[in-house]
Amino acid sequence: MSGDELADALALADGRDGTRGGARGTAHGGGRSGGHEPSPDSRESGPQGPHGPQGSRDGARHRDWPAARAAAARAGAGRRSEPAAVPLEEALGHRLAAPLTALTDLPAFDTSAMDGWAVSGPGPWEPLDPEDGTRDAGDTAPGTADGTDGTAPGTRHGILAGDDRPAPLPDGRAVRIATGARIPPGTTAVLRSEYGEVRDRRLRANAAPQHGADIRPRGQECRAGDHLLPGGTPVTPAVLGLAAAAGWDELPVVRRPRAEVLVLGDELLASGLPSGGRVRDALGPMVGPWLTALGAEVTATRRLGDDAGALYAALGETTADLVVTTGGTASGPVDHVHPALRGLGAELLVDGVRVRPGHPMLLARLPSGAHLVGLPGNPLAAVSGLLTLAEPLLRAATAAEPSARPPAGSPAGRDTLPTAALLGEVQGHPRDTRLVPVVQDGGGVRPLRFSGPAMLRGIAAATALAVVPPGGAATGAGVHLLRLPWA
Ligand SMILES: Nc1nc2c(c(=O)[nH]1)N[C@H]1C(S)=C(S)[C@@H](COP(=O)(O)OP(=O)(O)OC[C@H]3O[C@@H](n4cnc5c(N)ncnc54)[C@H](O)[C@@H]3O)O[C@H]1N2
Ligand code: MOO
Repeated sequence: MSGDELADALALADGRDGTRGGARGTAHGGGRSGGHEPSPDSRESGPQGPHGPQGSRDGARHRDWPAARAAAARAGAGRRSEPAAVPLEEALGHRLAAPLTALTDLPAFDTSAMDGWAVSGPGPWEPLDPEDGTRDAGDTAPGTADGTDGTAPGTRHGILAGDDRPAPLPDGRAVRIATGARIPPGTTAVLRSEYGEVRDRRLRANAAPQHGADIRPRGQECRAGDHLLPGGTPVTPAVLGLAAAAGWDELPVVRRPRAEVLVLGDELLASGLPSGGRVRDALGPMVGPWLTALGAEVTATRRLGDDAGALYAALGETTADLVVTTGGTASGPVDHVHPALRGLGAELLVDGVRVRPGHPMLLARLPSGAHLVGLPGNPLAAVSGLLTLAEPLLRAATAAEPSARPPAGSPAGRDTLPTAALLGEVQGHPRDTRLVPVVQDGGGVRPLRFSGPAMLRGIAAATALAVVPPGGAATGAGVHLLRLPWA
């Protein structure tokens, strides 16, 4: 037994404890799921599976589901790129390699929250600008903006955002101030322009402002050194804005792995209605965006038909970190994935998984070092492969801290999956894990109809896939959930 196999056996033991406890099914007969009559398709992944209770000829080389996820996580951890500092404008979509700390207090200085007057002490107040109240606040008299007429600097327009170090405000005085401007020392409050009026060289408030009113104190949002976001956070537009406000020019990020999608199958149509025995390609439009949601940078989605040579060439030439194929994983006459991998001398890390749907899924390492996830062609089986193999691989590859890598020889990639109570019984497979589309409903999850391997109708309405252990799960049983990235 190799180190990896031993690790997987340990992970499997953990998975049994973690994913299967208390969820033994009491379902008998009928293949009922969520209280609905099963469709013929859902029986394919029902209690007998397509090969009956004895399992498939491939069963021996197939991995248990937790062990397959652990192997994928290890593969991803091995390809985590070193953190790199990139300019803000290039950081979008990557993950923070370290916690985002504030490089400054925010606000960096006491700031006016409103346009109005900075006032000192109780009113009425005498404006610093002798002409305040004799003209509109926004008036700018040409030639006087710099205060060269003898008025104190900053008094004609008041204090503007961007002005540095305004002079102290003496008790009983007021000065016009703009939103975002620095508060002069001695200020006790900001009086909004609509709350005050200057008459006879006196500023009067129609209601006395409370001490500190409309002043944003320095450090209100954060102090320099505060942790704003944890490492591993995806860099979104809002994160870019926060990072800029907090003083960052470059961000340390773990770059997204580059992924390429190869869609296999001569029967696939890129547009229009199914016709002449051909069907629409449902995976081309789905897999790339799904990988993006899982943290990959998808460089291309290519349809290769059932051309063995084109597949061989594409795998040999790829510059991606991760190649994801769809279809062609089984042993039909035009299922070219295994032969291409053999021909290239690729290493099969996972060759089939004891999971329904999707058991022919596979994970390999190409001679170039790229990983390949082979998704089965049945569309829900492909989703199962995405969440069983691609998700743990990408999560580990984009983890913020190397310490998050599963150490070799340990129960690697052990999941900490959320759990929820099933609001309907789900019949299990005798030996395989089932992944069943469910929708959150109050505190529980309701199994959805149309969950056959060839169907997307259930998953398109789902918020998660429930992990149903071998044997099934009764109503009320707690099951683990694989959340969908957008739910
Ligand atoms: N003798 C056996 N036959 C099959 C087994 C088996 O164990 N023994 N497993 C079945 C299961 S389960 C699955 S899943 C599929 C996996 O097969 P492939 O990965 O080789 O997929 P294909 O044969 O290429 O296609 C299967 C099915 O899916 C449709 N498909 C493929 N790609 C797409 C796409 N992009 N969009 C929409 N539909 C797609 C394809 O037309 C087929 O109907 O093998 C079973 N057979
Ligand atoms: O049932 Mo297959 O497992 O559709 O992948």
